[in-house]
Amino acid sequence: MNTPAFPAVPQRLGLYPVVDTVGWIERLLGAGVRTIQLRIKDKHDDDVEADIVAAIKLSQRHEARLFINDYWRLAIKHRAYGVHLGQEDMDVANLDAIRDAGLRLGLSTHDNMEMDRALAARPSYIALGHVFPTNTKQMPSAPQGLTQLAAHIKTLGDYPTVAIGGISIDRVPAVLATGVGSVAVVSAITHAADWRAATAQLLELVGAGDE
Ligand SMILES: Cc1ncc(COP(=O)(O)OP(=O)(O)O)c(N)n1
Ligand SMILES: Cc1nc(C(=O)O)sc1CCOP(=O)(O)O
Ligand SMILES: [Mg+2]
Repeated sequence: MNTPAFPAVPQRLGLYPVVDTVGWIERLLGAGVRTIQLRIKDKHDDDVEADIVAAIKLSQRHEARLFINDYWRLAIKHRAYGVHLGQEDMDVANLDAIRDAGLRLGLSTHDNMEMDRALAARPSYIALGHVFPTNTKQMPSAPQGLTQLAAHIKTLGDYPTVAIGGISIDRVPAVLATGVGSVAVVSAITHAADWRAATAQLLELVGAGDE
């Protein structure tokens, strides 16, 4: 039997900040961000549940698309917009349960093999990383660079795509020129001297995503 597809997301998810606190979620939704991820690493479900509930409530109030990284059971339990998972997570997460609950799914990829594996699961979007060197996360692979990113975007056609990894404001125009539908950033916002100005500039360049 064919694998059923996950629910669709807009083809262009726009600016996509990836943040680790409810405070950042609140600030960025207030600043006009409409696609966002809560990425809290390596905690027990019990220790993150309250934050996940609070983040989901904020996203609903702002009519925003909130993806929960890693904690797929809590995302289902509290009806988040979506879940973001990595390749290793795919081995342990119950993808059928995520799909049956109506949640969208984003999957990380870093090369052709991971892309094929991700596409077989028919996720809502494919994330492609890391485009440039990043200090935010230790990466086992080399950065894929703009040429490889552009080739992947071409292969994926109309599939919703997200670029991530080392994307600073000055690199955004070149990233967008590949045709990618969304730009995910951590440090370009959270380490900016003026996060409001950085977010406004990024929203101007990337947009908040399609409705
Ligand atoms: C939009 C987006 N793309 C990639 C990632 C990385 O996810 P993952 O491979 O699960 O690694 P961790 O973020 O869990 O360290 C992401 N979070 N978001
Ligand atoms: C969380 C994450 N995942 C990546 C991937 O390639 O899968 S790169 C990354 C960190 C992105 O942070 P920054 O915007 O500060 O470089
Ligand atoms: Mg993960």
